[in-house]
Amino acid sequence: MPGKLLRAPPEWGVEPVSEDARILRAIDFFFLWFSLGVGLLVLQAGALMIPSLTIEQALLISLSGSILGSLLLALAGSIGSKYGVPTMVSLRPIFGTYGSYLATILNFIQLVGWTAFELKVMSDSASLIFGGETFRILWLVLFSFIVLILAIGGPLAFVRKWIERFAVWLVLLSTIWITYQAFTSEVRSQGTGGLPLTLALDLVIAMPISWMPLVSDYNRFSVRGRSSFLGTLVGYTVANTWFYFLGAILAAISGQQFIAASILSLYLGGVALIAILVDETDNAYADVYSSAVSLQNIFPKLRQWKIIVPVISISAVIAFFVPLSNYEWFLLMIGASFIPLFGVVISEYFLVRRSNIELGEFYEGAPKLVRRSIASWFVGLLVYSVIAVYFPDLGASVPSFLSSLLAQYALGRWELGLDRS
Ligand SMILES: O=c1cc[nH]c(=O)[nH]1
Repeated sequence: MPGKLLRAPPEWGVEPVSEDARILRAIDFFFLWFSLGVGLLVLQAGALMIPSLTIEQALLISLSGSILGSLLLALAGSIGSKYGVPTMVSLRPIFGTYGSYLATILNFIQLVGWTAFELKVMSDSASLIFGGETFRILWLVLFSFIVLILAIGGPLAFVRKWIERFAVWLVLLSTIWITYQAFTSEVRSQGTGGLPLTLALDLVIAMPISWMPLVSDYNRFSVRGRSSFLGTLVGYTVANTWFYFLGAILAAISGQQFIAASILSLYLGGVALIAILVDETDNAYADVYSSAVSLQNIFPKLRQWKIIVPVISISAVIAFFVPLSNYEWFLLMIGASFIPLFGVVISEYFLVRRSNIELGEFYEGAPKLVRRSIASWFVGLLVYSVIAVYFPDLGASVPSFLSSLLAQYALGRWELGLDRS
């Protein structure tokens, strides 16, 4: 139709991304994952380490948890980059189609949760700057609308037009300003104890792990199989370390629980906070977009906007009613579900199958259900739960990851051995 003003962007669903859309290079992934790694919710998570840890302990944990978690994130993303498939589809050869549906449902729930927390932290922070409690609902509606526009634009426009041209530079400038002030202020908290280092590590690792079920939804647009790995690893490690540590320092100098209030107490803090809020929208975008891509793993014909609109609406309602104090619990639940899941993925893909999967195994050749993978996932879940309940001081992330990885390796080798005999 001539004169059609609004043209819908192309929609990439469950099929492999075509060659002409595989345009993102390592530097694009650096910007993308740096931008997704920064945010108010990351600062807020960093603040949870204070007052229990000292600043030196907070730095050590932020750095080690970020390196470890980002390495797993980049590894998981390299599967999507190689085959051009989104994350939930990348699970089909490993868990079977029905197994991947189970992961999809869990991921969908976490993404509605993330969208709600993102909308909440943005509207609460904005109402601190302008309008107070009475304006909170207006801010909530405005941010929901901005996220809707971004989500309808699709992932390529989002990376190339929104992040690289605009959002990341704003947030970089404001974060340098906040960091300068934080480092030149007096730290009041000296570490009261009460949070074991291993548990703090769980809190840091949970953040990159929470992106693992989304990673290939973006990394499938990679020019080459390997170009996403380095950009993702470096971009996310830098951002996650910086923001967890900065969140801890801000809490230690201000003594405030809500991170936006800490930023506002700094000189020109309001301006810096506005810049961070602009960049925060990209996290909510990613949550909403991936909720649609994930659900298409089960309902491939469902148009993305039909998922995006209800997800934003439901999340906005949750954001209005649910307090931010549920955030720590939410982070630990994500760790419990997805750390063992990706222990299985890494083990099966890199160790058992040695990166050797045919493209058809993601589609018509996919098994229905791979029982050994579900069993290994369950082993890791059990280990996480037992440690979290009975031995919390041990920290559950690393033991849970290793137990599902080893279980999958042992069961996989055993089955391959049986196949050969
Ligand atoms: O918004 C966010 C933040 C961290 N991880 C997510 O998956 N989404």
